[in-house]
Amino acid sequence: MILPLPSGEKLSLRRVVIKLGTKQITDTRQLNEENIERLIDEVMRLRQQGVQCVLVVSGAIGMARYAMGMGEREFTLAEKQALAGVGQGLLMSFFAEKFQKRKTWIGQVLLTHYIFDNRKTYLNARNTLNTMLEMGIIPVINENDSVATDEIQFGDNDRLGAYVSVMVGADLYIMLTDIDGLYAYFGTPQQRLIPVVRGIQQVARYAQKQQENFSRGGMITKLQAAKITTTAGIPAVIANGFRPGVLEEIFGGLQTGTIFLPSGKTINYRKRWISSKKMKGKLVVDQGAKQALLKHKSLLAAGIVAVEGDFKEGDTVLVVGPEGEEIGLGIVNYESREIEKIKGRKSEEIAILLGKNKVNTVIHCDNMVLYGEEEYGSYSGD
Ligand SMILES: Nc1ncnc2c1ncn2[C@@H]1O[C@H](COP(=O)(O)OP(=O)(O)O)[C@@H](O)[C@H]1O
Ligand SMILES: N[C@@H](CCC(=O)OP(=O)(O)O)C(=O)O
Repeated sequence: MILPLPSGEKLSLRRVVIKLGTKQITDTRQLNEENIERLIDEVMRLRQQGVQCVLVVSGAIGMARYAMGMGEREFTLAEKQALAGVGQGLLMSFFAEKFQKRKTWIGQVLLTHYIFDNRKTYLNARNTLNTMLEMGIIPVINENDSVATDEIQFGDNDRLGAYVSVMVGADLYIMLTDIDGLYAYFGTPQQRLIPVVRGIQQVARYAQKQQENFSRGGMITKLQAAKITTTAGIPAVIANGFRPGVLEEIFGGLQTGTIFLPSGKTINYRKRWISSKKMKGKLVVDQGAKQALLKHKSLLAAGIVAVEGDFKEGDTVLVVGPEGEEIGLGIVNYESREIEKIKGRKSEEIAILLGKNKVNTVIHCDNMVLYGEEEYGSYSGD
């Protein structure tokens, strides 16, 4: 299937990730069964046209509130984790029954940040998803809320879906929600839909957080999600899942929702993994180091001016320039306390300062993902 993009390019669609927000499933007082049936029919039609679909389905907590008749009251985190355990089972049996009627199997995959941080579990999860798709099974993904503590939590499925899109090498990431897309001046008489976004920075100010208790993302996390996928070369769409025919409109190239276009570049598998790891800290670099990084050189201690956070060797950190501008993400060869000691110093001094010999790159260029600057990479190899 070929999708004409507003940029004039044509996108070949073999694999897509579609995220259904909590509000697609329930408002906690009723189940949106008719709408879900319609969306499932649209997914089935995509599959008939040869498009592999991965679903990211929110709503475990909302489903439990609906089923247990708990309505709108506030819950603690521990209570929400308990409710997720109830709702996830209900959610899956609900979807399994709908898909089985259409002679299609779905497979539950519950993920947390921990799975993405660790290269072994990341590759395992990726293999499982790829195998399911090859077997014609539709993966239905949610966060494993019942076990996710702050440390390993995504907290919203917008970003989880984005990381899954990067993991499975999707051609497009679609976030279906209860609104037509991203609005400028949302909630004012001047509000207007933004059809195409070419740089998240220009629209970030329009996003507002969602206040509701059971639907966690709001527009802020949808924009963060779009940044994750577009950095990896994957366009993202926010569209209204209550609009009949919405998937057909998107796949037919008709203007609906908001589409976020990537810089036109894509990144190799290893760098995709790096961009999926949780950031554990921050390095501020000087102008010279910034220029070197943008030319795909490694980061040396001499160019580092400040360290934030407490991180270990092998963790992922955000690298920012002198004005706080985000340059990219990288895996560090030193822990934060070591970088404190060697920042601004020449590589030859490291052994004396730390009392041991280590590689002289703080971040090797192969372990660095630059925002919007990456070269086309091959999709082969890990
Ligand atoms: N700039 C904006 N444009 C559109 N919607 C916005 C904007 N800022 C905040 N929102 C809110 O984001 C909501 C969608 O996010 P959310 O409630 O998390 O949905 P979902 O459960 O589908 O993920 C909309 O209903 C709207 O109230
Ligand atoms: N994982 C949670 C959903 C959290 C979430 O991101 O919700 P939403 O903003 O509606 O996509 C659940 O299943 O209840």
